Amino acid sequence: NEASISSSGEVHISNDPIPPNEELSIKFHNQSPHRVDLYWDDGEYGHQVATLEPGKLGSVNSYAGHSFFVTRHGVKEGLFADVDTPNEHRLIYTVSGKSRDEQFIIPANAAPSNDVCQDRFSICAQQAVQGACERSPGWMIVHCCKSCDPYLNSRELIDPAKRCSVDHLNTPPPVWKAGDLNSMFESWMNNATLDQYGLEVLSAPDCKKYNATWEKCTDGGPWVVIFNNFLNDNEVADLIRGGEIEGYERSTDQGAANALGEQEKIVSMTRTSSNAWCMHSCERLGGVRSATRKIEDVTGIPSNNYESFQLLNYGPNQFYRSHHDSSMRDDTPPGPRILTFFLYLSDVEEGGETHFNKLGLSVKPKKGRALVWPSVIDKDPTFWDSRMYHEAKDVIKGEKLAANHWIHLNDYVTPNKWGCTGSFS
Ligand SMILES: O=C(O)CCC(=O)C(=O)O
Ligand SMILES: [Fe+2]
Repeated sequence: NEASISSSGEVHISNDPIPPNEELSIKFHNQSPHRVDLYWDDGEYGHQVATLEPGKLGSVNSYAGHSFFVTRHGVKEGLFADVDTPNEHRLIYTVSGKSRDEQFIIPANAAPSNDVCQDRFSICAQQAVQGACERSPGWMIVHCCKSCDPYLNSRELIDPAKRCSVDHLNTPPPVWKAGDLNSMFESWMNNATLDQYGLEVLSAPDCKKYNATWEKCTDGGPWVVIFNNFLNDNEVADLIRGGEIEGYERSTDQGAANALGEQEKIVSMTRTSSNAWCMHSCERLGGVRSATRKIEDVTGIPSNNYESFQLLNYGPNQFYRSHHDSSMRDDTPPGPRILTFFLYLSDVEEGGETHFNKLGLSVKPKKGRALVWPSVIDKDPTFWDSRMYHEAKDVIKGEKLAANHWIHLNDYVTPNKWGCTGSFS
């Protein structure tokens, strides 16, 4: 029932029922210690509608009969009430439609379940029946553990220590051993088939021997080479189109991992560009496939060791501050990124150079040009080359479009499929 106060000060109680199609403003009070994401349950994977800080009140517009669920912020781990008692239940809120100011409480004891093997979404059971557990085991084990258990033993494999073990993944040996990095670059030097790509050495361990064109090249330096005409117009166009199909989003960094091996995405302050990951329909574009095949031919490293193309878009004043593409040591199943194949998909009127901070070397964007450098050292390809810090200078005028193909020491595709790379996109 609705109460209203008229201008004369009388209180009227209305018995009119609320029409079922009336939009209602529903309040959620987050009394839990967690930062939570609020999802409208659309019967599939849910739509995130709000993020609520601990202690805060938020409101969403909704309709009678609609349901909502809450998860820990950034990961889709559902929250439950009374997790230490047998009464534990998933927090699901259904709009009653009986009041115009319905308020729901996310209680102080809301927490992820002690049993990590849960179905997070309404659609899990149906997806499992349709074969999704076998097709995308990593994602499904973590998000639809209950429904996948009969197919995949997901209750056990949800533990990343089991799911991501060497025994379970059973991937081929590393592509490089000591000395192979140098051998690859050296083999490029007298390979006539690479002439068509306009190979130019900027920095190398022996500047004279390899005709390095960078005037500050110093002997003993790392390899940095460019292929001035690596991509043709069709490959450039398909990579750009692929990025548009996937949709560019503001770049994020990866945060800490939870017990299931999921990492939260955090909006990056050191990287203001947008990016898109080339998956599914993007990966099927002819020009995208031929770009990958070219890189396989040139490097001799199979595309199973590559991350998906990451497409980059920088507008005026956007940048990516100094960073390394690898870490000092990387014990994850794919191993470190050993090589970056960086592709420029546009010219830039002013700014946007890739600058190697420690070397003092800048490379100008040019449509179709590839810039290639290793992130590890020749004598131990599991260890980073600390000289390879680099940044993307601010774009001053124009737009910069580019793409990364990061190449790992080990198979990347298999661990990624099993949810062993921190990414569950
Ligand atoms: O945009 C550039 O020039 C470099 C980008 C980069 O280093 C990266 O995406 O890791
Ligand atoms: Fe980088």
